[in-house]
Amino acid sequence: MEYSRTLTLVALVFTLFIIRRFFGSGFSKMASPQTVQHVRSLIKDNKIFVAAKTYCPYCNATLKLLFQDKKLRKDQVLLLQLDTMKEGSEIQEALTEISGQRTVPNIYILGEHIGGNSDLQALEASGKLDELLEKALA
Ligand SMILES: N[C@@H](CCC(=O)N[C@@H](CS)C(=O)NCC(=O)O)C(=O)O
Repeated sequence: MEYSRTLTLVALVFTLFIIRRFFGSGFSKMASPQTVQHVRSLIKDNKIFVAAKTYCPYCNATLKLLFQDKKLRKDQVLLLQLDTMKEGSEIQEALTEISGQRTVPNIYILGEHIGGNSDLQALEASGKLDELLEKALA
């Protein structure tokens, strides 16, 4: 009797662990259609769009490339620091729905999804970033 009660308890704790491990923080609520539409408009209406988080090293590498190396001005880029915004996580959900990419930075140039920092750096290494930025800022 004692044994089976212990076994039930262990099974319960294990089940809770599995639920938490696989669904706990991974559960993401869908963004509302209005937010998805709003984010689509931001991407369309801004030649360079970057969603980032202030503590993210990949984001900081992207911002360094754009603002320091490429000398873009702040007003030439729509930069959303999602962790400083009340609606930041919903915007991140919307971006995931739109681009299939959950991580930040999430970069668009002229409405085209570039990807994350590694994709932007690869574009720079291939010599194609300057051309794209020139087109965007023309
Ligand atoms: N390979 C990606 C790595 C990006 C990445 O891992 N970003 C982290 C933050 S530093 C992230 O988005 N984590 C999930 C989250 O913050 O929701 C890139 O080059 O952009």
